[in-house]
Amino acid sequence: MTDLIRSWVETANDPQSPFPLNNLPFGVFSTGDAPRCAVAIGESVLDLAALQSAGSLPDHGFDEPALNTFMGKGKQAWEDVRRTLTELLREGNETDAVRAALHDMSGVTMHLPFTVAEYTDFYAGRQHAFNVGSLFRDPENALPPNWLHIPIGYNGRASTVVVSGTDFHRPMGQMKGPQDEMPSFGPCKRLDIELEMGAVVGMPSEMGERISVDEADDMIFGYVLLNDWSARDIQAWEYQPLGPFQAKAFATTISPWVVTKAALAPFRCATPPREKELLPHIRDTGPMLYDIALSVTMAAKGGAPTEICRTNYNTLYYSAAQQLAHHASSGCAMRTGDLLGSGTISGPEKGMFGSLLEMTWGGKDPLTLEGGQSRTFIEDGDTLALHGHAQGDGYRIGFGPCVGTVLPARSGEAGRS
Ligand SMILES: O=C(O)/C=C/C(=O)CC(=O)CC(=O)O
Ligand SMILES: [Ca+2]
Ligand SMILES: [Mg+2]
Repeated sequence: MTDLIRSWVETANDPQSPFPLNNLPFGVFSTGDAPRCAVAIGESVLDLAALQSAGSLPDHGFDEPALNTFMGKGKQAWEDVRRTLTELLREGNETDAVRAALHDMSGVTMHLPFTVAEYTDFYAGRQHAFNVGSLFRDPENALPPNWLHIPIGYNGRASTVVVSGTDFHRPMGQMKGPQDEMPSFGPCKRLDIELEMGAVVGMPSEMGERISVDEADDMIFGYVLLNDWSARDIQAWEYQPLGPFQAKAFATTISPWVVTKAALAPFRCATPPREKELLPHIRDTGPMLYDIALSVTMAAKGGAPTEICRTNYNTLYYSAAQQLAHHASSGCAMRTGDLLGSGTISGPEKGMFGSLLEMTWGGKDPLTLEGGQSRTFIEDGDTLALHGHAQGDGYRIGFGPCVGTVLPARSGEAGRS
């Protein structure tokens, strides 16, 4: 395990800081002016557009309002920039020019860090797949027969991926309960979260080109926290036979900082033993999951947050590299800025489940929040937050917040005016 790399930015040396020099996650920020690229360091953001125009960094489009140009440059460019920034910020190397490019994090606005090309959501949590199969279908055959052979996924919507802190209205939709004669259209009543990690594709692949698991791993630029907000009543009615559609198309929240694969390298770990041997195109070639502690908090309007889940990214059955290799296996082109949701990360025990559907077992077993309010699903005004970090020896690699507050449904007549 590597040690803390000390920085002249003092707040980066605090063992509790999510953003020590070992991390250097990339994001997009503004201070009332044009959004541009940055890295987080301690309690500051470092303006990479300023360093680029001063000639301290090559032109990788850091003056643009998205990381896509830099992400598309590939592994060598990512490594070179990381090495340069590490030296510029290392203890003893302070300069006026770099100090002038620092902004206090509390005073900046964070934006979506990259333009999301396409969004695919997988289903790699064995316990989640088992739980949802039990609740939605048949407890006797909860795990679908294909599940141990391929990373199952569906194509989601890039258009409604938002950065942490973006509030949204409760979705409207069509639903039909088992006792109802006819479906009805109205505000979702079973609004839920899904605790996931998102893998961000940096290097693209061509249509018709197949990629190995190792090549797929090299294409991944980094990881974010991801909340795949889900409308369970809409989902239960619409999802067969083609999968989730409107139930997951209204909002997907990601954390503002993309944590690079390089920062996470000391925390790599293996997928669990294979229950069925995988076919060669997605077979494991090395440790490609990560030991990342994850938790979820829920707060009623004006109330204190209550921790409702604690789990780890290392409980997944498939890595993002396996999912990406599988995604391209038919000849599907992958693009810079593609976002791959891991699937809901539910650990093997209660208290480790990554959705309210599972925590409350279909709404039968309510949770009690700080202050005494009880919840099955999300109510208007509730704030849900995902948290994640990898714990090193005397430092941690954090992701920043992944938060959203649910506003009341816009339940009037449809129409733009
Ligand atoms: O089993 C189902 O019918 C659906 C489960 C999900 O909610 C799909 C999903 O978003 C995948 C995941 O996050 O693991
Ligand atoms: Ca999901
Ligand atoms: Mg340019």
